[in-house]
Amino acid sequence: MSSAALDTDCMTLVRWLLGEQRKHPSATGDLTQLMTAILAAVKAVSSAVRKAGIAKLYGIAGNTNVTGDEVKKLDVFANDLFVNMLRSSYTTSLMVSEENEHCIEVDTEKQGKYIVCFDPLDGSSNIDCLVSIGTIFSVYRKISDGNPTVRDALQPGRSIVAAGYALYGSATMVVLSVGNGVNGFMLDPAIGEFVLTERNIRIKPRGKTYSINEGYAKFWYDPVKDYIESKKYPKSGKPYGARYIGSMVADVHRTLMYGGIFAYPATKESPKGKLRLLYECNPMAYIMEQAGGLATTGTMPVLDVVPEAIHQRVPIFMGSREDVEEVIDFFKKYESS
Ligand SMILES: O=P(O)(O)OC[C@H]1O[C@](O)(COP(=O)(O)O)[C@@H](O)[C@@H]1O
Ligand SMILES: [Mg+2]
Ligand SMILES: [Mg+2]
Ligand SMILES: [Mg+2]
Repeated sequence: MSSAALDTDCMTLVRWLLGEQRKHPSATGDLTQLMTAILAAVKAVSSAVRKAGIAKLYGIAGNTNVTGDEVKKLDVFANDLFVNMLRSSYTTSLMVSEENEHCIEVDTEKQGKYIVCFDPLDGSSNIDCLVSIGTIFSVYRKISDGNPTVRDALQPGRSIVAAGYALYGSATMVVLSVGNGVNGFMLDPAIGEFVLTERNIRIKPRGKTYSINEGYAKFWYDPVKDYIESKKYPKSGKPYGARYIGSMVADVHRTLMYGGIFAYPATKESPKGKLRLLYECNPMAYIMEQAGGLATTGTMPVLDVVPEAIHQRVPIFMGSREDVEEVIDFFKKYESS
């Protein structure tokens, strides 16, 4: 190997965050500290996913969570990691996790100024067949005085301070935004560091792919039915291709990198959709908007939804700006007819 292949000045995620911190003279470094905790958990999950010994983490834990999902062993492992790392980071007061029915309050002496919402392991149904899975997180500022309350967790996505996801795919990558664009950091397993590889990610204004669970077409409402029909049988030009992995992180990451649209709509069976606002839709919508794309419920931007419950679900359509605008037009057409 030539020495030119070895970067002696690589931009690690923590180095990058320290640079961002410097741009805000009043910054305390707490966000960098919080991210360090998240990255430790991501590395541990990534290692568990890659290890042959993962067999021990295959299968179900034996219970269902508050939104009715069958909990897998890896869900529990990842959740414990994120809760423990954040709890001991001295940066967080309150956490919301898919796997915990109620908000998790950090012991008073360890509390910090942030609130973190997360889906510790996304794509649970794909664990045992080795298809890509992920982690999703968002960070808010605590808004109440004194002890944190659920009100701190029920902030709209517009108030997000930082959000991102980890994708445990053919490689492990963290995609992150702290409010000024989106960057991607690949885990270099040789040095155990996340290295900046995708600088200032921008989504194409229009794509050629739609991503939706078409098995539920029978239960779709008319705007969704008509929109997908228009992609499959366009009046002019080529039909869109279809891609659906069934792990939100993987489907959204592909949409971000290649363009197009990802959707989990409301259906007659699940009138609010499936994906959960606080720890699935909002962080992903934030990343999409920061990359120049859009995320809508069909009738309003996802980030403007005011949450009423921590495990609330919302319908979501996200991706390339022009593709999402088209969906919004289909909804408007039905609204006015
Ligand atoms: O099987 P469906 O109904 O298409 O649902 C797929 C969706 O469910 C999820 O797996 C739910 O996430 P969890 O695995 O975190 O519960 C998403 O990742 C994915 O987009
Ligand atoms: Mg689940
Ligand atoms: Mg999920
Ligand atoms: Mg999950």
